[in-house]
Amino acid sequence: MSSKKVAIIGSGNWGSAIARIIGSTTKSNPNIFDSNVSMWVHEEIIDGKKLSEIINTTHENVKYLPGKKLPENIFAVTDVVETCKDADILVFVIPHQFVTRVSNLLKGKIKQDSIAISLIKGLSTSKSDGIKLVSTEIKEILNIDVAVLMGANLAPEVANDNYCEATIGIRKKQENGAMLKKLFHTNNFRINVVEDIEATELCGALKNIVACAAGFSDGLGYGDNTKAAIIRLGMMEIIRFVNQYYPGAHLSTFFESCGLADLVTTCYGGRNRRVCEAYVKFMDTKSLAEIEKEILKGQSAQGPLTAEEVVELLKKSDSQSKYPLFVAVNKICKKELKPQDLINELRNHPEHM
Ligand SMILES: NC(=O)C1=CN([C@@H]2O[C@H](COP(=O)(O)OP(=O)(O)OC[C@H]3O[C@@H](n4cnc5c(N)ncnc54)[C@H](O)[C@@H]3O)[C@@H](O)[C@H]2O)C=CC1
Ligand SMILES: O=C(CO)COP(=O)(O)O
Repeated sequence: MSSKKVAIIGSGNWGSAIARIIGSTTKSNPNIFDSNVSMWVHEEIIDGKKLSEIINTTHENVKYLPGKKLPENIFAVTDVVETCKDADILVFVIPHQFVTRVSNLLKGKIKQDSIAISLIKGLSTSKSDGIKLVSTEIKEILNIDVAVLMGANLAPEVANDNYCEATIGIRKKQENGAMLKKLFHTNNFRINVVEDIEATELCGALKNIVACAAGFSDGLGYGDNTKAAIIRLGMMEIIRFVNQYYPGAHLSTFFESCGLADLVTTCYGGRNRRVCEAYVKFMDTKSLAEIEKEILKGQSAQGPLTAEEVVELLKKSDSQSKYPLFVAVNKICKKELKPQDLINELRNHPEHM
């Protein structure tokens, strides 16, 4: 059997950190993987030079993961079809707002028996089809099997090789679970595979909304008890959402790295938290988008957009009252509610009734 070729679609903060892992695992498993890995770079010019060329010569993504070397078997490619055309495993790791466009570029241009794994935390939304899981969107456009990888994985810490865990959600473990585990599992990046794809993915998507609430709370100086309450209520809304829209999830999935662990790490160390903390302080003079641009310098905070998408879905089934935290985050991001009113919205939470 020939070794599997891997393509990484994305080269942002997480894309670059995961490329360090994939570069290493493909090299150390030559019987399973081809060690030449292409990585799609959305081209941009940095100090007069093409980012793709900088990556291929210095082996560093100077914009999105500065100071960390990428393995030399990772090759930056600027054409997404070229990146993926021979690949057996497609690793999707782009901000969720680009997934539909990029998947459509690949339609009919990839190997028919390839598989994908999505590391994207967010939901897919289109005017015609409404809101979907990102994995469903990729599957429907490309007609291939899609697994997900989610977890408590702040990219800079993963790039430092600090010990952490992640969860692979897959339809049936026996299909590609072992191979996908081999692609990501290292001494310091420990993978657990669960047959609960929707809950795994939704934990990753929805925790970004909760992190925004944690950021508002931090910006207001409310301290750790309040943040713990936000984390708990957020967790309960995540579980409620999964049970309402994708019934059949295993309760244990919420205690995997993709669940409680990711919620904790994002509410303390994530970009959504940081952007929303700053928003409380500067919202009178700057928009959320301006603050995101200033703080993240081209990286993306997915929570505000995900809150908007989720609330659209809640409205369709008249379910807003069951999700006060998700709804309040959306309203605060749209300046329909003051951050100071967040706690008022949580005081009569269904969890307290
Ligand atoms: N950064 C982190 O710590 C983690 C991020 N994630 C998730 O991984 C996904 C990707 O995040 P990051 O790699 O951190 O990206 P990022 O937040 O660093 O975003 C920048 C990336 O978006 C690309 N981009 C900008 N405009 C684009 C366009 N028009 N079309 C396509 N791409 C464009 C940029 O080239 C760059 O690669 C997100 O869903 C995020 O939630 C998951 C775990 C950890
Ligand atoms: O998903 C993440 C950590 O697991 C990263 O969260 P942020 O996008 O808020 O930084």
